[in-house]
Amino acid sequence: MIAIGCDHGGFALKQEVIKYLEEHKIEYKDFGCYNEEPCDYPVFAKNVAESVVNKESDKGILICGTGIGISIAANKIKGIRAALCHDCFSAEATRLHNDANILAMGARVIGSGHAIKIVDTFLNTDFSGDERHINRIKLIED
Ligand SMILES: O=C(CO)[C@H](O)[C@H](O)[C@H](O)COP(=O)(O)O
Repeated sequence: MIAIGCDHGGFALKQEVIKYLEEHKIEYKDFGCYNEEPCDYPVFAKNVAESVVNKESDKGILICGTGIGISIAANKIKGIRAALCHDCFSAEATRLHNDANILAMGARVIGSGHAIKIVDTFLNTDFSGDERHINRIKLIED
């Protein structure tokens, strides 16, 4: 299960990502927002992050204008490792090295074609499981 959320700045891109998830038969839960009326990204970051931490969802995707505010907010929730990625190299690296559990993106920064490739990379890359990375993640948690 993928938890997905956005603010008004990320709404249009969220709909594109949902299209990708549906085409790939990936189960998701849409935490909103549901239109382009101005709203507050921390609300959606919290709801998606809690769904991941509570293990209702395996991973999360958060989108705002830049991806910055929504990733800052998500990373306040213990157990969340939200990674702001605007390229596939980073999306792959953050899964391999950081076992990131939320992907954040900025809809005002990248186009939807590129964003979908980033989502695809993030969802299809497993954590490496290397001891050095496990140790570093534990240090973050501590
Ligand atoms: O948090 C952000 C900036 O880091 C996001 O990009 C928001 O989507 C943005 O701040 C929203 O801005 P707006 O002027 O209220 O549309």
